Amino acid sequence: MLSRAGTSQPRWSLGQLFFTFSHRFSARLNFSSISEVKVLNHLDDECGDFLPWLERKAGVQVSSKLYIGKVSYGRSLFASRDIQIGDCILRVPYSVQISSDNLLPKASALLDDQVESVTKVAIALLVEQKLGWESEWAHYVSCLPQLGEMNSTIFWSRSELDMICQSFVYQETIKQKAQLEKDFLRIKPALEQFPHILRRITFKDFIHAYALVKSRAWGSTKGVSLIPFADFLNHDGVSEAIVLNDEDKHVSEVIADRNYAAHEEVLIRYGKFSNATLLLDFGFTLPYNIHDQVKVQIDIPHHDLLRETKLEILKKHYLPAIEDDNGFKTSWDSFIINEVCCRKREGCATVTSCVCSGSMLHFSSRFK
Ligand SMILES: C[S@@+](CC[C@H](N)C(=O)[O-])C[C@H]1O[C@@H](n2cnc3c(N)ncnc32)[C@H](O)[C@@H]1O
Repeated sequence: MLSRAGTSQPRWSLGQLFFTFSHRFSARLNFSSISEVKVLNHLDDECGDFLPWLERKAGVQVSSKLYIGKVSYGRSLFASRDIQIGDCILRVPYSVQISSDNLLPKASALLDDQVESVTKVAIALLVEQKLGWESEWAHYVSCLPQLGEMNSTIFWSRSELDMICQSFVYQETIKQKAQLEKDFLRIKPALEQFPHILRRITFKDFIHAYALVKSRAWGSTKGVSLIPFADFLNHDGVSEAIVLNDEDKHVSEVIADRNYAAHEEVLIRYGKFSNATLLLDFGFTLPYNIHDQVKVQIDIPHHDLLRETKLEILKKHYLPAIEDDNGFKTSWDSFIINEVCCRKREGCATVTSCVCSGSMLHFSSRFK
């Protein structure tokens, strides 16, 4: 999920993977370098009436500065004219956002407390998808990526996943899939109460809706919300622009963090996400990701004669668990390396610095 949106008022409101890959795999894996992205840039005909529709629904102007276009990785927002740093480029009222409040009250009552917010919004979206053109959200739903266009790792085939089986992303993907299967069984009885809308709902339908929400909803005080139009913005890890929530005015907005010339692609930062998180939740990675990090799990085999001593040292040096933007948690047998990679614009130097705590270095030297 995208980070919790920031507040426009002073109140709160939202590894690099090293593996080889086949030709097919490289097509599936969306390696993205903002400077190398192919901007198709033409107006997106299929979504041409999307903004006027949203503004009619909201009863206010949402943006006079952006239009929907296409890049090699789907839809994107472009400057319709010159934008100055500090300009508000879009403002989406809460009334045209989709949250768990949009769930049919009868369906909501049937879902227990264990059903997480993302799943509830996914069900609300599923209902709208199944209603087709009868849905009041049809203009929005029809512009969302289809199942075959989703690249988050839960959609990878067995053989594709095998290629990353040594990684944290692999473990998380397997965990996420198992959890989704459980969630689907948990919510199915509630869905079956609405056979006229949700007939023949499959697990694939469910994970499609779930992945859409996970890759394009922001956290807020009331859980998570899909923010139509803002969710066509793509990610740049170094951008300072984020989605802000104004809880008094009940709007989400984005302020430009730099000047843009007309027809330039406008990017924001979803969060300070590592490549592992980007791949897991969004289906792409960045080649030079300043927020990249790797979780290293220390596996001490049972036959290791020094097992007890090593366990003792690990526990002694264990740092309190902290959860970051990536949801990475340390535990006594793991640590996180933040890797900062950047390529100088002039010349071709690559600066890589690994930052890890003294105790972690101590571990690695002891375990050599
Ligand atoms: C919030 S949506 C952005 C709009 C999306 N491109 C579309 O076509 O609707 C997030 C998705 O956009 C794509 N995306 C966003 N930023 C990207 C980037 N820098 N490189 C590659 N894909 C990106 C990924 O597929 C991601 O899951």
